[in-house]
Amino acid sequence: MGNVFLQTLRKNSLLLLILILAIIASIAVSITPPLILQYIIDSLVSGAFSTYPLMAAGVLYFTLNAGSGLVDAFKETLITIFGQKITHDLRSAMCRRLDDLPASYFVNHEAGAVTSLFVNDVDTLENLFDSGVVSMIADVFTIFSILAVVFHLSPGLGALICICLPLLFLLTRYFQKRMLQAQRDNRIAVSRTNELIPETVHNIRTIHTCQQERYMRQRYGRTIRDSFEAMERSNFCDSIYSPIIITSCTDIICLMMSLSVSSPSLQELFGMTVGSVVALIAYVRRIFSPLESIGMEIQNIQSAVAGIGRLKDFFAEPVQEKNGTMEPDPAATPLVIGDAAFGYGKEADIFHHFTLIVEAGEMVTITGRTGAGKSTLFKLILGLYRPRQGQVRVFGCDPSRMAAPLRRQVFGYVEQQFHAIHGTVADQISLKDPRVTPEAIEKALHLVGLWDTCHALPQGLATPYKPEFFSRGQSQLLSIARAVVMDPQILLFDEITANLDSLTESQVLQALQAVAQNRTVLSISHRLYESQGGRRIVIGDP
Ligand SMILES: Nc1ncnc2c1ncn2[C@@H]1O[C@H](COP(=O)(O)OP(=O)(O)OP(=O)(O)O)[C@@H](O)[C@H]1O
Repeated sequence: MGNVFLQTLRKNSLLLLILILAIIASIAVSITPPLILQYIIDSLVSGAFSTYPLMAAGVLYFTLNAGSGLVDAFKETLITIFGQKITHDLRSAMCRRLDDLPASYFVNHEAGAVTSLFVNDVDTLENLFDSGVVSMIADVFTIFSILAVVFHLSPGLGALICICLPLLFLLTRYFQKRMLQAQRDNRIAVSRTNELIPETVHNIRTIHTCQQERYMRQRYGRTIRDSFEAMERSNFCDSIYSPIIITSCTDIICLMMSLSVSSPSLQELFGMTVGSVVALIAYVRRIFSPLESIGMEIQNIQSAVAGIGRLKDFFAEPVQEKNGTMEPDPAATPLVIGDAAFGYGKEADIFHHFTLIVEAGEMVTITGRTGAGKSTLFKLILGLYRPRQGQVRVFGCDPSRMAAPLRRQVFGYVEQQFHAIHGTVADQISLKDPRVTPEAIEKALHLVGLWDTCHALPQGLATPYKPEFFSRGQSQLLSIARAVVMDPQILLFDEITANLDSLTESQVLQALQAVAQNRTVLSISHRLYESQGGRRIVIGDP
């Protein structure tokens, strides 16, 4: 992950340089106007001034004030662009990594967790950059620059601010933490209410039948009350924080003024002139804004740390051999499973001592109770997982180490449901593999009996795919066409008729018989009485 970050910095070094200059310019532009104001006021009060320099100072004062907004906007734009470049590069690197991860990674990581890694954790990293580290550096520099100027104008006020600043920072953090906690509680309460609504609508008949309206009302009442109380806490902190800061700011200025008029030595320490008082008041006000931002930036950095940890773990995951090197031997037995055992992650074995030899051209139906491991067995045959014990050989070769380009020529795999990809109808069959010719697609469609349906579409096979073009049974036929288009030796059918009515089922079975000619076919059926012909093997306890 560090590499991705460094590469992005290297690639965008010019942008980074401009960003640093923009930050320096933004600090300079925000610090200078009070000094100019001091010069103007002191010149006017003393009466010893020449018109042109004073007018020039006035113009400069207004220009800097107007320019400060522009420089800030420019700086923020650069920070956002830089943050997005980092997230773009990071997400691209994550996609490449995801491609290389073995199937076993997805056993322990659910789809939701992986999605959250790509969306939320990368977003927090972007936040870390644009509303965390960079802004924090800029704010710290702003505070130190203001302090330096204040010390120069009034050492006494500088010391006063140095004493008050840590206290005010702690106070700011206290309020921010309380507000964030309240907002978090509110989000939880709102999401609970949001979950309750569809649940209530879904179960409305049961609620009425069982007369549970009072119970449901109480549940709603609880979540709504939680949300209200959390918002009250948040509003209270919000309303009390600003007056405290404004009062503190006024108190500091008051103290400074009172001390400076109380004795001549203190007046020297506080360095009072009319102009400097105006400038110092402006500085005291300006110092609170970065102080408040630093509190939020610390919060962003804290929440990004957990996300960074998860992203680091993701990049540390071992990848699988991208391109296996083993080549199947056409003369060897298509499938040999010898005394195999397998279980997911740290779970117990799903099956063990499983042995199966399938000869060329044979048709085998795998049956067994639900959860016996039929689909899992297919994943072992496809080389997505390795057995814990024993061996799986496909044409004499370990399928998990089979050369990737050969896979579609060896296996055709049809799952219970059709998984579409973005693209045309032809792409659904070729999977955008340039080796698949238009003739092969036409042949596969003829074989499964979908040719007429596909050619009746507005642009034929070039029509952009939409799920509504095909019925469920036709989608399964499309799956079969996808599986056979590269003329594989072994076909694996995983309960492909599971969700179909009997008429469509017979259509699909007909297509299955057609494509099974001269091929080795393994098909799963959890209905023990059912068999597509050939040998029947039971996995697990019958
Ligand atoms: N990715 C996974 N991670 C963890 N456990 C899994 C995973 N996939 C399947 N299992 C578990 O492995 C066992 C076997 O699942 P599998 O889908 O292979 O059974 P099956 O015989 O095909 O079942 P069915 O007939 O219901 O489709 C089940 O207990 C299931 O919960």
